[in-house]
Amino acid sequence: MSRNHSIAILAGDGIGPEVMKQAVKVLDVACARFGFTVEREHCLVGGAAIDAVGCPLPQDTVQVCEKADAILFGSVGGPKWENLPPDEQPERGALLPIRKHFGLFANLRPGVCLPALKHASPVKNELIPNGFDVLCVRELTGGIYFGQPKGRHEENGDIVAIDTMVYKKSEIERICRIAFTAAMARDKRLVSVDKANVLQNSILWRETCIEVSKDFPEVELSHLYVDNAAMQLIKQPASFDVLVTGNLFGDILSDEMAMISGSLGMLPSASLGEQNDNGLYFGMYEPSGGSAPDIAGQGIANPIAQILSLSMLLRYSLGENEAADAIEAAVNAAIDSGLRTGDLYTGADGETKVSTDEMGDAIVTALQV
Ligand SMILES: NC(=O)C1=CN([C@@H]2O[C@H](COP(=O)(O)OP(=O)(O)OC[C@H]3O[C@@H](n4cnc5c(N)ncnc54)[C@H](O)[C@@H]3O)[C@@H](O)[C@H]2O)C=CC1
Ligand SMILES: CC(C)CC(=O)C(=O)O
Ligand SMILES: [Mg+2]
Repeated sequence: MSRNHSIAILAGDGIGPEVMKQAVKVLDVACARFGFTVEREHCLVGGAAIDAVGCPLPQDTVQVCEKADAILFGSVGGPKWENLPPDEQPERGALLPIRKHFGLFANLRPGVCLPALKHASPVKNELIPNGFDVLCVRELTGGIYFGQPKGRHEENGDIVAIDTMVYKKSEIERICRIAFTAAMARDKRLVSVDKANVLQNSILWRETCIEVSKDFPEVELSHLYVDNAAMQLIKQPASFDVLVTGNLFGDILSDEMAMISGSLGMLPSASLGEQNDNGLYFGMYEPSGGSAPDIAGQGIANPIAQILSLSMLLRYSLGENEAADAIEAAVNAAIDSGLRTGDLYTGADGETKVSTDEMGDAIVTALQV
């Protein structure tokens, strides 16, 4: 298999370019150490693209992504663009269309609280005696974010807003298969999250998940309503192994999982399509959080979610597993040495508060060893 790869880099808005700079430094070192090449093309996306060329997803960007092996994405959006018509905003005009265009239906979000970060987690440490390690498998190209009709209109002097939640059985089945397969490689426990006491979508979701479970008899399947799941994640975080859920619920629960892990700045993600013949995927890799306008431009954002997203890209799209493992080890080493960006810093003994750049440099140094 060729070890000359190519990726599209879409840094986007807010902290996107700041944390992307760190991931690119890490990529340079990974290439040198493990003897492969990654051609990179930087493209406009989101608010940055609106400002430069007037639209959030320029055709040039799509074309570069189509030719690449994978997309490394930062984040898009921010107050500057939130009064544009919804379809022209960075999120609905770029991020969601990229996910749909490339058929990236499987969003993997590994929430892991590293042992050294246990006290940065807002949950009581006795609830995560052996840490927190949960994989959220979120359906990404269906559900209420994409269903039609969508919009607003006037009716009898009032204003009506409509979003439609639609799931086809085939869409539920394929994401459940991904989740069961992931569970087989882990602790073989899967919780499916829905709202089957209210929603037709969720009734179909639950039925389908049970059908798929017949092909994975070793996996212990259970079901939670989403409100209870949000509560149980806080009450007994260590009881979870893999979660599978729809687009909206996965969006919300994965932020909660990130916080249990210590910070939203720790949670990477892979958005994958179908597996190709060589066992790899075309995918887009991005932090689970957004553009964090409240801290953008200050050089204090945590770059780890972006760097771990790069590691997922190397593993799932390029097959560079050794480099992916080494990046994860380098992140752990930087955290073990006590370095903390502001979001993780608690003031405990042995912690040193560092900038985005300093955290990136520490991970680069650990990777060079
Ligand atoms: N994939 C994407 O591009 C996403 C974009 N967004 C967009 O981002 C913008 C801001 O959204 P918010 O709701 O504020 O969510 P957000 O995820 O950007 O920020 C939520 C909180 O987490 C913190 N945070 C996030 N990432 C961090 C990091 N790496 N290091 C340290 N702290 C971090 C932020 O400072 C903020 O306090 C909006 O325009 C939203 O639509 C939101 C989520 C995903
Ligand atoms: C525009 C949103 C759907 C992005 C988001 O919050 C996410 O994917 O987690
Ligand atoms: Mg989200």
